[in-house]
Amino acid sequence: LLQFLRNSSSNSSSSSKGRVPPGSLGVPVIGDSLNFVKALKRNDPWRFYGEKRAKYGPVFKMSLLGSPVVILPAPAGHKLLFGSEEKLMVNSWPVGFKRLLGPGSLTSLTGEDFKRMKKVFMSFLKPEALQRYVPRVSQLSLKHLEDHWEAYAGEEFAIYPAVKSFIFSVACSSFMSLETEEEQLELEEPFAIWTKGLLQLPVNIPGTLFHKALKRREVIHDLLGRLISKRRQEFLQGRASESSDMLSVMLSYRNEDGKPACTDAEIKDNLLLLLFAAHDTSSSTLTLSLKFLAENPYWRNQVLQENLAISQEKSGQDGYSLEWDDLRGMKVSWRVLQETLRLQPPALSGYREVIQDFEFGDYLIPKGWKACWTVVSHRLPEFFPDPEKFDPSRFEGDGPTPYTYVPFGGGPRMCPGNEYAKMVMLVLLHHLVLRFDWQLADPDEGVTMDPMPMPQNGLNVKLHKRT
Ligand code: HEM
Repeated sequence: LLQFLRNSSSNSSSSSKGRVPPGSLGVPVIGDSLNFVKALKRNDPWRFYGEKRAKYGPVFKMSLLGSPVVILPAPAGHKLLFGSEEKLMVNSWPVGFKRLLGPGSLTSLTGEDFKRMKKVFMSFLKPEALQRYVPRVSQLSLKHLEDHWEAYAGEEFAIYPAVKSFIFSVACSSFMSLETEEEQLELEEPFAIWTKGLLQLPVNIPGTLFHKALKRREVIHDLLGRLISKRRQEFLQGRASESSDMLSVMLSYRNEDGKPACTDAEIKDNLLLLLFAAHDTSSSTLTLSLKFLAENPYWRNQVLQENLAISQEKSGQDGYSLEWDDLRGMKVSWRVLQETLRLQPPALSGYREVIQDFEFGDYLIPKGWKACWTVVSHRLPEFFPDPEKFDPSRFEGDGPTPYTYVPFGGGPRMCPGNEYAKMVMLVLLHHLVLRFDWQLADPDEGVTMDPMPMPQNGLNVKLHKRT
């Protein structure tokens, strides 16, 4: 409370050197948190931020989750934040997230430990390594469409749950080679409850969702522990390759001194992190791109034509697997996904804890506060003319002004899974658009954020099989 009162007393909108940015910290502890959640529910964080910008200017403070937070504007504020990791600021996640993700998670690591773990991640997630997984994801997409979509041709069908289950099953397959539905289900139930705990107050008392989520974390760790032992056996018997999936990469990656780069506890924490980071983000973007395509027949046709051309190059035979090089031909499809990420980014901002006082423009940003980048710039007309319009052609040519388009963040903490997400989304979109056409069952269905954007009712469509 004392901290809050100290921060509130510097609540001035004066812009003389050494003053903290203007803004209001609201009611103690609660601050702006409730208003922000309300804005998310009505899919309008832009108005929430916009009102504050209009009142205080582009650099302002607010209070979220009990902390004063300074919003740094694009492009200069983003450039500073992305370039200051571990110099002026460090990555900062809410306490509940940290406990559920665990101390070995990439998000919790800093300094040399962060660099070591990032190398392990990138040896699986860099484009050169991802190439080999494209045919596998292509076959999984075909099977998913056959098993979960075909039966609904001519009927109403909810897209969001289907896409979510697809993304989960691709993650299970490519991160740890869990291929059967039975194996995936064993992980899916505890994972779903674990995810629900992330946005709860971190109160570990029996009966709370947070407590349940912590318990499920133990269940998931047990399961991952068994997978690790099994994979070690397979290595000994020469039945597993070092690059077959993320689990193999984590087990076999060595530091320069020849010692294993990851402990078992770190492997478990990071497989869980990957499942979480890959799941709702890609499901949200892929689903909402299908909504935008249903609303914009011109772009739907462009995407169809582009993918038809690729299919014809592959001799048009049904059941073919896409290869990495085929993805290069999906320029329009990628622009559609980029535009979806502009209008409905799954992550609205990234928080850093300020570890050293610094100045930004006329303001002092004090040590101990939080600073964050946001996607506010995605809907500013100075960077994106006619910002509310769905227009993938914005991404032709040089694309947006640097540091204004940030769906994956930036700097050393930029999303390491961006190429993986692009690959998985493009592959499913390719097979989907060639097999099905879809119309919105309810053209007025809105979008809500919980906290990631999703259609309010699962995106019900009338599904048609293409002949
Ligand atoms: C549309 C899909 C995705 C979007 C929009 C997205 C966006 C983001 C954003 C904004 C961050 C935080 C960056 C920051 O704090 O500055 C992040 C972090 C992260 N993402 Fe993604 N992500 C997506 C998919 C994925 C996938 C598929 C994976 C894994 C394969 C992944 C793995 C991670 C990890 C491990 C981090 C933490 C990085 C760190 O702390 O250094 N993401 N992502």
